[in-house]
Amino acid sequence: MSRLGRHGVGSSPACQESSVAREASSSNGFVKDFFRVVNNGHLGTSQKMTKPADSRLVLLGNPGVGKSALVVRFITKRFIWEYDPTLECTYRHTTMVDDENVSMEILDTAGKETENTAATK
Ligand SMILES: Nc1nc2c(ncn2[C@@H]2O[C@H](COP(=O)(O)OP(=O)(O)OP(=O)(O)O)[C@@H](O)[C@H]2O)c(=O)[nH]1
Repeated sequence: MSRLGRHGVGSSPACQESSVAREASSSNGFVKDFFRVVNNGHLGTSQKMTKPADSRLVLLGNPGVGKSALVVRFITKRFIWEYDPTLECTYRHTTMVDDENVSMEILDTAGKETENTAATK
């Protein structure tokens, strides 16, 4: 399977690699692959120049409950069948709400991290 075809997404929505994910991405091919997929190979500094998002959403939950599948489905209208644990990924997306363009930033957190944090409380 080609790298860009991993989730059947060829272009748009922007996905920005978070600093945590950037540090971790060398050990997680999925994160790297997904950034390439959603940025259509144009991961770069231009992402840093975009204005702040109107809304910020954070997905929290145990590992494997479907956080990534939900956000990818929302953004791309496609469903991810395979399971590859997420480290952390920030997606940028713009959609129409009441005839207005609304930009959002969606942080898909690592389920393992949530589980570990909850376990220490
Ligand atoms: N049948 C079914 N499978 C789902 C659904 N949502 C997600 N899955 C599957 O469950 C698995 C885990 O989904 P992910 O979205 O990667 O889960 P996650 O919560 O992001 O997991 P972490 O990255 O470990 O935090 C994948 O194989 C998905 O295809 C659903 O609504 N129905």
